[in-house]
Amino acid sequence: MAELSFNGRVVVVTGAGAGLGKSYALLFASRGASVVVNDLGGGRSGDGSSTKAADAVVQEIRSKGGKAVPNYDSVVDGEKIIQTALDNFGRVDVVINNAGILRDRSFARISDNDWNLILDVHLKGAFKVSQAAWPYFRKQNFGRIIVTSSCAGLLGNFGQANYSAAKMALVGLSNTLAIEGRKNNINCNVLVPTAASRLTEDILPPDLYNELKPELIAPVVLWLCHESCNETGSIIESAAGWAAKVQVVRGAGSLLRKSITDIVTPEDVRDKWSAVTDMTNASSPGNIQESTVNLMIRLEGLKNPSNDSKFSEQYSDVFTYGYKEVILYALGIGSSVSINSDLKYLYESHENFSVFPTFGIIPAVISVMSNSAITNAIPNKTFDLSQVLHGEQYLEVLTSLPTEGKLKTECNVVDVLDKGKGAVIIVDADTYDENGNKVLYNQIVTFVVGAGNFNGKNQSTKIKLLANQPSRAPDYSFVDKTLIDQAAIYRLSGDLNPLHIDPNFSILAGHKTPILHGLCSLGFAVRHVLYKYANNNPSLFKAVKVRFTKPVLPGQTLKTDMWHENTRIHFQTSIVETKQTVLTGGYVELHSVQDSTSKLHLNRINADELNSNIIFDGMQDRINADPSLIKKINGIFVYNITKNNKPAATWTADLKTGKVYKGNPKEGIKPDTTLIIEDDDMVDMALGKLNPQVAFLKGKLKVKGNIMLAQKLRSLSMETKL
Ligand SMILES: CCCCCCC[C@@H](O)CC(=O)SCCNC(=O)CCNC(=O)[C@H](O)C(C)(C)COP(=O)(O)OP(=O)(O)OC[C@H]1O[C@@H](n2cnc3c(N)ncnc32)[C@H](O)[C@@H]1OP(=O)(O)O
Repeated sequence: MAELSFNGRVVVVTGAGAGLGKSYALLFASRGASVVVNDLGGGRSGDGSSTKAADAVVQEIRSKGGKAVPNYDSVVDGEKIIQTALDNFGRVDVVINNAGILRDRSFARISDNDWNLILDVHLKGAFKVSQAAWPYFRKQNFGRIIVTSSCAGLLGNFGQANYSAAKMALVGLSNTLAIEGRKNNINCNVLVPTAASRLTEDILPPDLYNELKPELIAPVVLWLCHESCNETGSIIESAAGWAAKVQVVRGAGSLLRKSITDIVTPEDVRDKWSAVTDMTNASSPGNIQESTVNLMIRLEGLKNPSNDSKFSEQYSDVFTYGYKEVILYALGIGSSVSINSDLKYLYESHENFSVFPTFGIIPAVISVMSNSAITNAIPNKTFDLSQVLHGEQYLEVLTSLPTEGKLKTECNVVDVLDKGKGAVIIVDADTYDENGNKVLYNQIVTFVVGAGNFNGKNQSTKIKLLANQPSRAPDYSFVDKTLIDQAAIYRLSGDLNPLHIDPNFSILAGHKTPILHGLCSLGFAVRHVLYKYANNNPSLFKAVKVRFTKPVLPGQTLKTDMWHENTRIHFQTSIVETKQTVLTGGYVELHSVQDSTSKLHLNRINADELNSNIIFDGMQDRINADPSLIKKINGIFVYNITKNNKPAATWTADLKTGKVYKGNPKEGIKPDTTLIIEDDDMVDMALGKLNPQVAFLKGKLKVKGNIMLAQKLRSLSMETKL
């Protein structure tokens, strides 16, 4: 690999007359940088001044053929130091805030002067020099800043209250500069060196002091300042040829009250103290947003005690359900009374009241979310709900579920995969009924964003495989619009993750708006498959597998493409509005296929929708419809089509029977003129691929595509049949 070069770069090193600063200056110069060697030349307490120290270093650099100029200003006059760089070299690329002095006193004896001087040199000095360079960094879209902290700041040290305060303040300064500089390629890091220098010569034991050569730390600084290093906002500790990243960590903590309406008493704090201070699952919030997410998760848990986000105790392995849970779930996945055959999932007194088969995922998910083995599954990493995305799902229904019952689920992490940008956790969940019979098998695959790179394996033999879809065009497609409130309904079935409802939380988790539950989209797709290939009969369902490839937003329209291969129906689902594929590699395994090709269902039509969304243009036969002519008469939609501005025909959709006729109900419907809509054409028209057109075939009125319906399919659910 090429040597790290600083040719053409201009580096300002403060306090470069001796010790670490000198070491940095020499190494930068040896790698081609032009160096401003700043040193006030004072004593280690900040008294006096001299040009000697800086001059000597400049001399040494020049004698080796390097480029350097001295500067003798105090760091609190930062602009003068930067001006020296500009005057001599025309630019500035790197600022190393290294200058420092000591005024060690026990806390009781620190004078105002001791305090101010230390804060001035360390903190204000770093502020002034860095701020003077900042506009140049921004303009050239490059800059590197190092601030120098100390273990005395991170950990405290007797007799150094002023110095410790300044050193820790520098960490805060660096953290924020890293954030503000990010968009201009300005990196800022904290160095925590332990080196032999005049600040440490009488503090460190002699044996150790001799090993702590500044030259062993300077390479760390050079790397952090190189254009190829992306590290920013970090604290790097280095000494004696060793370096490590240091982080501020936070324990998992504990709620101090049970609900949002409770107050917190000192006794509550006392009683929870061991949990508050338990650092077993400590993690480092990467930024203030992550930290806030954690708080919001806690708050969410308080608002609804059944929703403690860290998948807490409130979730349970035992799942008791009745008709309300069954119906709520069906509503959550878009079952509708507008589809006659869906009524059995929605009405507890229906003669065939049934559980929609994918309801069988719910006990497993609730159990998995409560299982700490899963939240602790990734070695040395903890994560929170904002990182968790549902990745894949497999469900096998071994015995159809009754409409009420009590189920017990056992779940196990069977593999954890390292995918670099994320970790994949594979969990098997077996669900048993009250007699101990296994009724469901689920495999839940979770993608944990940002939790990879733990040197784990990349593939698993235990994961249920996705299917390869046939390469031919789909045999059938079903278009279905989700409600804007879809996630709000679905979550009530048990997955109360705020990602799906809370706009602030979703932004913090990296999404512009709340996203739909993967399992909700899965429910939609399985519904589509059952309508077409199982006559909507839940007992024909055996298993489903799918991958969630992209998030879906509530309100988007889903199109499920299906391929029939024996008892396996392959499917893939995309978003009509964006054309993005969201469910891939999917299949539903059926006990047997019942291809239902005899009915036309129109769902969720209403007059307002019809009136507001119809746009006709570019049609072959210049057939136009006037939306204002759409009327609802006796529960039946009637719409007129005009040709060349003259009434051409009246079409009628009877939502009860799902039939569409030519004719006005007032004048009497003529059933012999049934409108026929070809499945494929309908879908194509819904997607805007095909211009609506009317065709008369084989002597009887057969309409290939209906203008109104085609246009409306953008926002309607429908099942089309010959
Ligand atoms: C304990 C909790 C229990 C579970 C409960 C879940 C709680 C719910 O509230 C959460 C939800 O419902 S979230 C909503 C549904 N899910 C989604 O919207 C996720 C959509 N998928 C994505 O965005 C991307 O696939 C994404 C971001 C996941 C990955 O995309 P990329 O980063 O672009 O990854 P890519 O480069 O394509 O692939 C990298 C490697 O990862 C594998 N992979 C990709 N997508 C995966 C997925 N969905 N599931 C599993 N593995 C996946 C790839 O195969 C690849 O691996 P390899 O390099 O070995 O080929």
